[in-house]
Formats: sequence, C-alpha cells, structure tokens
Amino acid sequence: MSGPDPVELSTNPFDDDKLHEECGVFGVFGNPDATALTALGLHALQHRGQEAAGVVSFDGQQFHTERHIGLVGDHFTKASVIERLPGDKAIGHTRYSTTGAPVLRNVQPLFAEFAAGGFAVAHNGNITNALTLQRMLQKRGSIFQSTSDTETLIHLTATSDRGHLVERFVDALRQLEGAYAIVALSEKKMIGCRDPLGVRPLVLGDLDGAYVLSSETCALDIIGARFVRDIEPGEMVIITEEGGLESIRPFIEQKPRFCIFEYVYFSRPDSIVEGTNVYSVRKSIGAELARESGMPADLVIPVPDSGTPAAIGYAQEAGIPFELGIIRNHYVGRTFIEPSDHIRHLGVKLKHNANRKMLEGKRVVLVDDSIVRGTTSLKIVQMVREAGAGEVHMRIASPPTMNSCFYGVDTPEKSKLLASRMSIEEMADYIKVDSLAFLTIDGLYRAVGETKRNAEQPQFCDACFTGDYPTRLTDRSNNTTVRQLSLLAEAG
Ligand SMILES: O=P(O)(O)OC[C@H]1O[C@H](OP(=O)(O)OP(=O)(O)O)[C@H](O)[C@@H]1O
Ligand SMILES: NC(=O)CC[C@H](N)C(=O)O
Ligand code: SF4
Ligand SMILES: [Mg+2]
Repeated sequence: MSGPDPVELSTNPFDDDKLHEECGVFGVFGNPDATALTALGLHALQHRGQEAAGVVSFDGQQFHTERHIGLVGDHFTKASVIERLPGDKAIGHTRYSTTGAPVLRNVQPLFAEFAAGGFAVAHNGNITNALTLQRMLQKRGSIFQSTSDTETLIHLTATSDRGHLVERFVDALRQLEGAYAIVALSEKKMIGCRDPLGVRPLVLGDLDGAYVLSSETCALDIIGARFVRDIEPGEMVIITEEGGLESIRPFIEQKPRFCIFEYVYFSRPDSIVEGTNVYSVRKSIGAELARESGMPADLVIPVPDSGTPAAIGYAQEAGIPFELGIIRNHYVGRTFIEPSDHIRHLGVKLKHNANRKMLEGKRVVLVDDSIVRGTTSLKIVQMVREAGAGEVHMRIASPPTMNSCFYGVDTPEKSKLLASRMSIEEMADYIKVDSLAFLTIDGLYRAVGETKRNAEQPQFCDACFTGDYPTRLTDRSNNTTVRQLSLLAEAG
C-alpha cells in the first residue's frame, strides 16, 4: 500500500485537534432576569463552544460585562456574578475560536465605546476577509484590541461614514465575506442578523413579550421561551425598547447555503433547525446509509454521543437490533491534563468503554456521524475487537470530510483530515475494520429533504465534503495569516 505518512496522524486519545463545534450566540431584550436567562441559554448552547463564555448586559445607564475562559457553568452560575450584570437586556456567547487564539481578549461579546454609545457584538461564524480588512483598517489608524475576526466588524462600524448605528452596522456587514449569525446590543436596540447565505443558524423566540435571539431552539426551551421563527438568511431584525421588531433585508439577495454539517453533527438533536428537527434528520441519514451500504450483521452499535440518532435510523431501516455496545463517560473535559506515555496508553478508555457483554462473538455495524482525523474510529474499533466482536463494519453518516471549514468550525488543516490523505480502502485498513462505507452526498441531501444535490447551485454549504466553498476566501488567497497577540499577559 502506498500509504500516507503515518507520523502526522494522531492516535492519541487526548489529542483535541479535531473538528470542534462553532460558537453559540444568545440575547434577551426586556426581561428583568435578562442575565440569568442568558446564562441558562448559553448553558444550553454549551455544545457549540467550550473554550470561553461571556455576557454583556445593559441596565438603562451602563453596560456590564464578564468574559471568561472556560465553561458557562464554571463562571455564570453564582448569584454574585448574575448580580454584577444587572439590566433587562443581555447578550452572550460561547466560543470555539476560529480566528484569533483562545485568550481572554478574544472572548466575546466584544464591546466598543462608539460616539453614539456602547455597542456589544456576539458572533457565530468566521469572516474570510477579516485579516485583509484588519490590515486595511490598521493602516487607516484603527487600534485593534484583539486578533478576533469579529473585531473587524466593530472597526468598520465605528469608521463608517453613514448616519445612524444600524446604517453604519449594515455598511460594515456589507464589507464582510464569510459566515455570520450575530446578536448585537446597543443602549436602545438588540440586533440579530444572518449573512446573505444563512450559513449559520439564528432563531427568534418570545418570553412573555420579551424578544429572545438564539443560535438554536434548545436554548429557547431551557428558559421556557416560545419559538417564533428562524431569522432568514440575509435578514436583520432590529428590536427596540418600544417592544417593536423591525425586519430589513440590507444585502443583495442570494440563494441560501445553510451549513449541512449542522444537521450531521453540530446542532443539538432536540433543536429545530431551518424548520426541521435535527434528531429526525439524523435518523433519516442513518436510514439512507442502511439503504446505500447495509450489510448483514447481528447488532448496530452507535459511537456515542453524536452517532446515536443515525445508528437508530440505520438499525430501524436494516431491521437489525440496536444496542449500546460502547458506553461514554460524560465527565471527560477538554482540559484533561495530557498524561505521561504510560497513562496515555490507559487513556484509550477515558472517554469510551466497550460494553463487552453485548459484543462478544457478534458481527457489529458501528455507526458514527463523521471521521475527521480518525482518532475516534481507530480506538473504538480496537476496543470493540478486544471486547470480542467477530466482525466490525464501520458506517459513517456523512460523506468523507476532505476539506477544512472557513465558516466558523474549528477544523484541523486539510492535511490532517484522514479522508484527504487516504482512499476509503486505505482508511478501512488504517482503522482496521472489515468494511467501511460513507453516506453519499446525494444520500445526505435526500435525508435533509432534497431529491439530490443541485451541482449547479447547491442547496446547502457542503464545502467540507465537496470543496465547493460558497464565498470568496480572500484571506486564504492573499495568504494573510493571523498574527499573535502582541501583549498576551492577562488574567483568565
Ligand atoms: O475522527 P476524529 O478526529 O476522532 O473525529 C470524529 C469524531 O469526533 C466527533 O465526536 P466527538 O468525540 O467530538 O464528540 P461526541 O461525543 O459529541 O460525538 C464525531 O462525532 C466523531 O465521533
Ligand atoms: N466558532 C465561531 O463561530 C467563532 C467566532 C469567531 N470567528 C471567533 O473566532 O471568535
Ligand atoms: S464547510 Fe462544512 S462545516 Fe463549514 S459551513 Fe460548510 S458545510 Fe458547514
Ligand atoms: Mg463522536
């Protein structure tokens, strides 16, 4: 086999350089418990970003902010913290960094003091011309406080020659390329906006007359808010003190390209995304997978957590019993200290463990949603074999992930993606399975309700599978790279 250089592939179960979710944004306008509600909303959006979290509130006189490295639950549960963030308006953010290091100064919401007053911005997505714009703004005199792509938006708003805040903000957004779902807060307004392609999700809710904006509906559920509707691609909603909501469409209209990976992996299965329940879509994906590449077996076993709904769909369609053959420990955090080689060897079982009784002598189909670097598949297959499984067939509920995301998902560089380095046969050899199959791209489109992928005008962003990026990647073409923060010392 003319195999790839295995040195660059990680088999380290503690290696965290894989596909991470993105960011979560949330906001409440006009409720006396705005900060407590925002903290709860962020807790429900924790799966979208686990590096850092922040909240900005406004009490009618002043803005207040707390931003921390770490989980929402580490910093936003104490009454004393909530009391430090008074007001009936608040916005918040959970972060996985895509541009700019995971340090405190890049943690959102970002806040700026404009001539017209304070302004806070929380952003999910990634701006693909941010670094090019940053260089231009710096030449014009802008003094950046962070290396986050989101700060570019603040400077463009501040330096716009338009009149009111909303016009300046629109003027700034029009200069951005890439993906953004944004929740912003001024003294008098909360603004929600999705980029013209609507790559990232954003929904509107209502809590006893107070407007709520959230990345996903699961965060409306946690506070008992009613789901009103999606913010549409290219739509901006401006929520004002008088209780009104104005909707404008400030961008040139384009065909939407929602991120199809939200259905595969990112969104929580209990969320309604673009009108569809994510859990149902994942089950349909599993059923498609069974139709495309089913095979005789005794058991269908999910790779927990996110492979579970697809495995249920696969098992139901194939008529094969579904069993939990791998158990996941839910207390494994990202911050687990990298151990010594000796302990690392034991660490294979840190997150997952085989349920030996179920597996002994069985022909099993393992279902996972995706293979990124192959770390998970490699260790799971080994574990299932050691537990006595007779045959191990791996089925992946998405096409091979061959390209990096530039729209808000923290993906490893292309060269570290297993599928960009190996054919399916080579991957099967590498993870040591009896057979390996991925869902086809048309199968994925069918599962989300389309007849097939429209190659001329794809209905979704699927660039990590196809390489067909829906926007320009200016920073990448210009070879512009993110600079280090010059001053790094700061308290977390
Ligand atoms: O090929 P790899 O680089 O190992 O990455 C792929 C794995 O990563 C994700 O799961 P993850 O462990 O992040 O979390 P989950 O428990 O939500 O499924 C995904 O569901 C795959 O299982
Ligand atoms: N994952 C995201 O959506 C990140 C938002 C923003 N690009 C940041 O790096 O902070
Ligand atoms: S490249 Fe992949 S993960 Fe990124 S927005 Fe497109 S479909 Fe989603
Ligand atoms: Mg997984």
